[in-house]
Amino acid sequence: MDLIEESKRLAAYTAVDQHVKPEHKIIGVGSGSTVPYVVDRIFQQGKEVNKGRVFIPTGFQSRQLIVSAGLSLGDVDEYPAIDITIDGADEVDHQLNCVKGGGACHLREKVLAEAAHTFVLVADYRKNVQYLGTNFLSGVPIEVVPFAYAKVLNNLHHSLGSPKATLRMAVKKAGPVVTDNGNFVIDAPFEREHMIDPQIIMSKIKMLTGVVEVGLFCGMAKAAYFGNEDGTVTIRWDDGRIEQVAATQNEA
Ligand SMILES: O=C(CO)[C@H](O)[C@H](O)COP(=O)(O)O
Repeated sequence: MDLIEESKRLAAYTAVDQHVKPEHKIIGVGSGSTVPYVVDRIFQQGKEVNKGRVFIPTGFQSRQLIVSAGLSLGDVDEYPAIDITIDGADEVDHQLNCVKGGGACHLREKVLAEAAHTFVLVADYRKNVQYLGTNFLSGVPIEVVPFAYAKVLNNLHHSLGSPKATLRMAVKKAGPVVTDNGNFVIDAPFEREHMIDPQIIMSKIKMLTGVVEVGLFCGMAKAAYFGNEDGTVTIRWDDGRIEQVAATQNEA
């Protein structure tokens, strides 16, 4: 396994070990390439503990992960109060604000984060930054209803200070990316000044008619786990504490 994959695994395993307890019955499962390790580790907790649990996916990919692990699937309309949601992130700042939506799942991801008693992020070391927009340069993902995309782009270019905002295009299909909810995604890069307190720009974007959800999650996470190249895990907590967990505590 290469260093980045290994650091994703370490972050996910440590977060599950510290947060997913036998008494947790309703569990939200995020999206992306780090989350399969979350599902692996939960699966390793054994049949007995998983028997009474229901897992809520944030999209098609996590639904498949839950089903292929043989875990029970539910949805947030049946289970609006989730014990814990664990999800990946595209970038996380020093105050645990994060950018999400690199995989275009941020609407369901935010619903499951907000529905959860505890929301925890897992990522590799590249995502651990002081300010959002440091390494993840494509911008803030914004889900929009299709017929409003040009109007929202216009607002972003001329009123909200993102002149390079673009509609996200599909790779192996002609035309735009279509989300699991049938919407489009705009990626809107912002200057550093907007990322110092991202809640402000998040609220302004969300107020634009036609916007369904913004991929800025501000003040939502309890903790963020970052796997490091040296085999340690850095844990940032919502009260500002930073812990470093030694490699030996992370064995599978
Ligand atoms: O927000 C997301 C999808 O919408 C993902 O959680 C985010 O893109 C992180 O993915 P990865 O673990 O592959 O880096």
